[in-house]
Formats: sequence, C-alpha cells, structure tokens
Amino acid sequence: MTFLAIDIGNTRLKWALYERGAPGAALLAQGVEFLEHIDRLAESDWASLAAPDRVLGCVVAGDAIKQRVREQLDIWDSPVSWVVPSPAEAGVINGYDFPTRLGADRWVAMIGARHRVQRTTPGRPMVLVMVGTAVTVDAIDGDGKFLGGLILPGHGIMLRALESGTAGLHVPTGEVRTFPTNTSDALTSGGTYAIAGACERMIQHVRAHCGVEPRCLMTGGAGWKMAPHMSAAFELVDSIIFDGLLVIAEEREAIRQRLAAS
Ligand SMILES: Nc1ncnc2c1ncn2[C@@H]1O[C@H](COP(=O)(O)OP(=O)(O)O)[C@@H](O)[C@H]1O
Ligand SMILES: CC(C)(COP(=O)(O)O)[C@@H](O)C(=O)NCCC(=O)O
Ligand SMILES: [K+]
Repeated sequence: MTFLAIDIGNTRLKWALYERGAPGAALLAQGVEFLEHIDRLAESDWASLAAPDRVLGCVVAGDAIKQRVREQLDIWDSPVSWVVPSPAEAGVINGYDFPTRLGADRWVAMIGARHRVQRTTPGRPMVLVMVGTAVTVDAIDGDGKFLGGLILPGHGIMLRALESGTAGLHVPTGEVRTFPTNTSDALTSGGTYAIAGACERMIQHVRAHCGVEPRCLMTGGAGWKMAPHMSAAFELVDSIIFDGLLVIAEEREAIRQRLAAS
C-alpha cells in the first residue's frame, strides 16, 4: 500500500512517497518543486514512480494551485484526499474559533509534532514553529489541545515589504549579527530576531499557562536559517508535515477498516 504525501505551501510543493501510510514507514522517494514549476511534475519527478495506492495532501496555496496539482495527479488512478482541519483528529483538539479556517499545514504539522512528543515525552506541552513563506508559532498543551498561534511574515516577505516601503533599503542579503553595523546585516538580523522574539514570547505564554517547560520543535524550508539563532533549544525536524500526514492516513485507514468490518 504505497502512500504519497503532498504538502503545498505558498512557495513550494513538497512530496514524499512511502512504502505504506503509517508512521515509521520507509521513505521510497521525495522531491520539492517551486509552484511555478508544478505543471511539469507528471512528466518529470512523478513520471518514473509507480502509481501510489493512496495520496493525501495538505494545501494552503489556494484552489487554482490545487487544481493544477490535481491535473498532474491524473497520470495515476490513485484515490486522492486533502486534509481539512476538523474540531479534533488523531489526538489533537482544534482550539480555533472556526476550526476549518486554520491552515491545513498547521493542523497536519501539529498532529505530526504531537505524536513525536507523545512517543518520547508524553503529556509535555509544545511550541511548534514553521518557517516558510509565512511563519507560524503554535501552542499545544499537555492534553493535545491547540491553544492558539501566531502568524508573522517570513524572511522574504519582511524584506520585500521593507524594500517596497522605503527608498534606502535595497541591499544584498546580510549576516545575522548581535549589533549590526550596516544595512544588509541590520535587515537580516531584524527579520531573524523578530521571528526569534515571537517564539520566545510564545514559550513564555505556554510556560505560564501550562506550568511546564514546553518542548520546542521547528520545521519549514527556512528552519535551518532560524535554528542557530534561537535562545531556547529547538529540535529541527524537516519531516513534521509528512509525519502528520502518515499519522492521519493510518488513523483514517483504521476507521475505514472498522466500518467495513461492522
Ligand atoms: N534552498 C532553498 N530553496 C527554497 N527556499 C528556501 C531555500 N532555503 C531557504 N528557503 C526559504 O524557505 C522558504 C520556503 O519554505 P517552504 O517551507 O517550502 O515554504 P512554503 O511551505 O510556504 O511553500 C522560502 O520562502 C525561503 O525563504
Ligand atoms: C499561515 C499560512 C499562510 C502559512 O503558509 P505557508 O507559509 O506554509 O505557505 C497558512 O497556514 C494559511 O493560509 N493559514 C490560514 C489562516 C490561519 O491559519 O489562520
Ligand atoms: K508550509
């Protein structure tokens, strides 16, 4: 039962093919495509893959992009589903005012992260940071309840906003410095520490609310840029969204089999 997991963000599509749809399954192939190039997946990366038995995706890039990916998936007859955030799934309770309005990537990542935390430090609250096009900083308590989260601009959006709103900030990328002494370093450091500061605040909020030190996990395409500059110890786990899709796939298959047997 091979399983294709797909994560479509606002910048890139990430995919991973597993031997089966369950946590710990062997990874058979994976790839990344910028959204500009997704229309060639069927004739490039996916052309050499055998049809997966199941496909599960999460998408936050909008309906037009989703439709273009559906067309690429048409090379196979595989059943395709997309995750829609619900009030509760796979051990996570959705605290959003309107649960379906939560980003599907955040929901799936929280499920993946919760399972990782439960395996090793059960009952620990956590702070989950995703550094992609945007940055999200989400809090989950010890019972698996999503308390709420922050959304802020990612590095690229922050820089473009500053460039377009000013006359004097068109400069090359700089370095992260404690005391930046040129415009490039000031911009790069400002963005990095804005994100780091938001994470620190959320850690304080969770600590105060739960009375326990949270576990801190980080993922996303730009996570490696942020990780060295965090003051708390963050575990960088690239696969959190795929881990969440594997957990959801396994749960849904178990439910399907129970229904079929009854
Ligand atoms: N080698 C790289 N290729 C693409 N993006 C990168 C790379 N290194 C860092 N990034 C950063 O990662 C972000 C994309 O991360 P990703 O998690 O794929 O975002 P999204 O899920 O929003 O599509 C880009 O906005 C960019 O800032
Ligand atoms: C916050 C996001 C834009 C992050 O997207 P990304 O950076 O992964 O492309 C996405 O999760 C989203 O569109 N969320 C819907 C709104 C919400 O979560 O409240
Ligand atoms: K994402």
